[in-house]
Amino acid sequence: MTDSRQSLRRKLREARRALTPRQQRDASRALERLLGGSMLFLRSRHIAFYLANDGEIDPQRLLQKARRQGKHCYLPVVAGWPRRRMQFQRLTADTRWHTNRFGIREPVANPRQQVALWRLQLLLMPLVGFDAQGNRLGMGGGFYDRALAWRRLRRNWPGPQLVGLAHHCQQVDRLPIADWDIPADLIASDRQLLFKGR
Ligand SMILES: Nc1nc2c(c(=O)[nH]1)N(C=O)[C@@H](CNc1ccc(C(=O)N[C@@H](CCC(=O)O)C(=O)O)cc1)CN2
Ligand SMILES: Nc1ncnc2c1ncn2[C@@H]1O[C@H](COP(=O)(O)OP(=O)(O)OP(=O)(O)O)[C@@H](O)[C@H]1O
Repeated sequence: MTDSRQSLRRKLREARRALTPRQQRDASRALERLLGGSMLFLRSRHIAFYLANDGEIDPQRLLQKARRQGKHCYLPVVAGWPRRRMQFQRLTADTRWHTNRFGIREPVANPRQQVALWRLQLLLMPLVGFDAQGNRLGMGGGFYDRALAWRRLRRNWPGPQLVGLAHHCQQVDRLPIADWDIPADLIASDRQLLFKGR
């Protein structure tokens, strides 16, 4: 593993952006089958998603499935203050939308629909890269790491199962790990569900 985090990020982002619309659609369907059919997904009632951007594997079909099943669905909101914080906001019939400073669609912030992270049962996180140990590489903003920082203090925290989503082509042998990194409990790709420590 000689690549630095930055060059690895660039390389893996290029790889996912190079996927064709057809490959993206197939991956999204495979993900829906694999994760959407798992007990973890079926028994979770409060789930945070994301809206795919920059070639990310698209959890839109899972989101629709969850809504049909009457689950409560949430999206990350980075707008507003403090700038490095990320909130999770529930989607409702009257959610209004805007484009955030990273060019990603997100709900207009409404604190009344935002919940503490520990209320979620499943947190789906967009990954730039991952390894078989569950280590994750994100966009580099540290938004998820910061939101999850308190999990490091607690072995048995009451918070959500952390599920990183990525295309199969985003797997690497070993990611360089930083002190603050919070690994995923499970990585779900279009090929497999990879449980940590198995
Ligand atoms: N779909 C999706 N939603 C998400 C994330 C994500 O990774 N994917 N986030 C995960 O954290 C949060 C937003 N964080 C982000 C952090 C950096 C960049 C980014 O594109 N950085 C640019 C340059 C920064 C800029 O434009 O100012 C880059 O690195 O090229 C995007 C999102 C919340 N929502
Ligand atoms: N718990 C934390 N407290 C303060 N800063 C943090 C914390 N976690 C990460 N950071 C900061 O966030 C920045 C980005 O971290 P990193 O490169 O690991 O992002 P990432 O893993 O790609 O992002 P993400 O966690 O959003 O997926 C780092 O510069 C780090 O200093």
